[in-house]
Amino acid sequence: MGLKGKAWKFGADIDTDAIIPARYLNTSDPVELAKHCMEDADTSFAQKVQPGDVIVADKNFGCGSSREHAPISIKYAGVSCVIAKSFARIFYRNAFNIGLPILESTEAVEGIDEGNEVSVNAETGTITNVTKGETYQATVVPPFMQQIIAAGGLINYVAERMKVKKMYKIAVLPGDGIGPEITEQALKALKAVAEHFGHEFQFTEALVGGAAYDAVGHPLPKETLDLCYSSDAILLGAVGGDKWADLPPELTPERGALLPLRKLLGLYANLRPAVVFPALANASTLKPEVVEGLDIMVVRELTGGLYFGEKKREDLPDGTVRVTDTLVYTTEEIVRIARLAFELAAKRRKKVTLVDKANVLESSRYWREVVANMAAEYPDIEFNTMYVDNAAMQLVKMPKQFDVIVTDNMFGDILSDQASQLTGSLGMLASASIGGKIGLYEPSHGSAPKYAGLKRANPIATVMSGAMLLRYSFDMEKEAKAIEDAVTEVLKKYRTRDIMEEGLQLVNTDEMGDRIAEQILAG
Ligand SMILES: CC(C)[C@H](C(=O)O)[C@@H](O)C(=O)O
Ligand SMILES: [Mg+2]
Repeated sequence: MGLKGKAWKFGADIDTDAIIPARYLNTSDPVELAKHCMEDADTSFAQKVQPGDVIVADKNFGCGSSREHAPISIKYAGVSCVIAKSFARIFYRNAFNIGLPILESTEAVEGIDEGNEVSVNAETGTITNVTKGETYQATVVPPFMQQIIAAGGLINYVAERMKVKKMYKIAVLPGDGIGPEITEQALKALKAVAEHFGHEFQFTEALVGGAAYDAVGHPLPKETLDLCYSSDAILLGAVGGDKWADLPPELTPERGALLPLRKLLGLYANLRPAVVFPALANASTLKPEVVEGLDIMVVRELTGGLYFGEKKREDLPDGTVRVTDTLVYTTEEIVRIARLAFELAAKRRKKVTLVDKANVLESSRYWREVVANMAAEYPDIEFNTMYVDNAAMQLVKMPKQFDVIVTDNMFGDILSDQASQLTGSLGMLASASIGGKIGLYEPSHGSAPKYAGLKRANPIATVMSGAMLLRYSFDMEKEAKAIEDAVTEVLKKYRTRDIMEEGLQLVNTDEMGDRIAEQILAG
């Protein structure tokens, strides 16, 4: 902090009433207060003082009644520093509170004459009298108090400290199959973000899915659930595999871990953005002109419908079997997901398409009623409805007609996989499950057991889920963007097998993660 200017000398016992007369205390506007600074000690001081100038006073500066107005008027008058033989305690504290540098030095006060050019190093307490070529030493202010001054006062200091101190806790659940290797790449990206933007992320790993079943006999151990509850966000790789498919349903990775996790955390909204990166327009099996520039947000209801309704398997007397899955939705469940879809659309291209099967299903008829009613509240947003079979067709025929698609759990599961292919690969589709206190972020794809450990998998969906984590759980838009921009850049040169194109460099899972992290740090 370079403090430099002309010295203005004052005597002993300058009280706060001389610094800012009581008649001006009816305002707390710093600019107003500055106009009357030192008025009762030197009537024209406020007009003569120049930015950077220094007040040099004898002992007991700032005595009298306690008022923050006093240091504020000095600071806003442009005075860079006050040097005195001593300060009244309350003034001393108030000066730090509002960020006015002050130094105690008897030798400086005695050595400096009115009008001398003075420069001050507040850190070391060295005061230089440029006019006379002398230096003096002031009592050194403790570093933490200097930091308060540097921050511009106590309030800013505390706010900055809280920002710096905030440690974001991320639960990391790698899961099964390719889960661990793709999760590792997302962590590289998040660590690069932490380094680049000065954040503190604490990652804690836990078992989930088949890996947890193998280790402790349950796909969602209590320790894992506890970790999730005590974290700020969850990053999940993928769960499932043939190895565990024949376990009793409540012990399978899907029905024993993933679905309960979504339900218990209240994650009713699953956002799956299908975005075509410019470099990948050729990677889709559809013609480039059909998918170029595509940006669809599938909003899938995640904690209701067929997934969570009553299920039954009955052995009938004749030796055959009857199976039941129930599709249940309540008003509240539909309202909250629809609300979220409209709010999202308002920040995007302002179109919502409700996908349902209202020509057959009672639940769909009611979804239509509720969502159409809500659409009336959003006159700026274009709203249409579409049967799911037609939507499946339209998605490959003319996908750019969609902005936000809102739909139930089952249709959302199917359509989001389909939408992923427009982007070139299922390996590109990130997802955010939100709505509760703690968000869960995972790629939309599964655990691909046959590729496990081969380092062939595309980690981008998981990396991009990390970007969604920053955006939706931590409100870190520019950090999320940094990951997305890094992916955009890297895709111009490097490809995993699933999106490989001639002339580009084929990389494995790890290398893709490294290139993205490097790009974040370079960006
Ligand atoms: C693994 C499975 C239970 C899961 C789902 O159907 O929700 C997956 O397909 C998904 O889309 O996240
Ligand atoms: Mg799915």
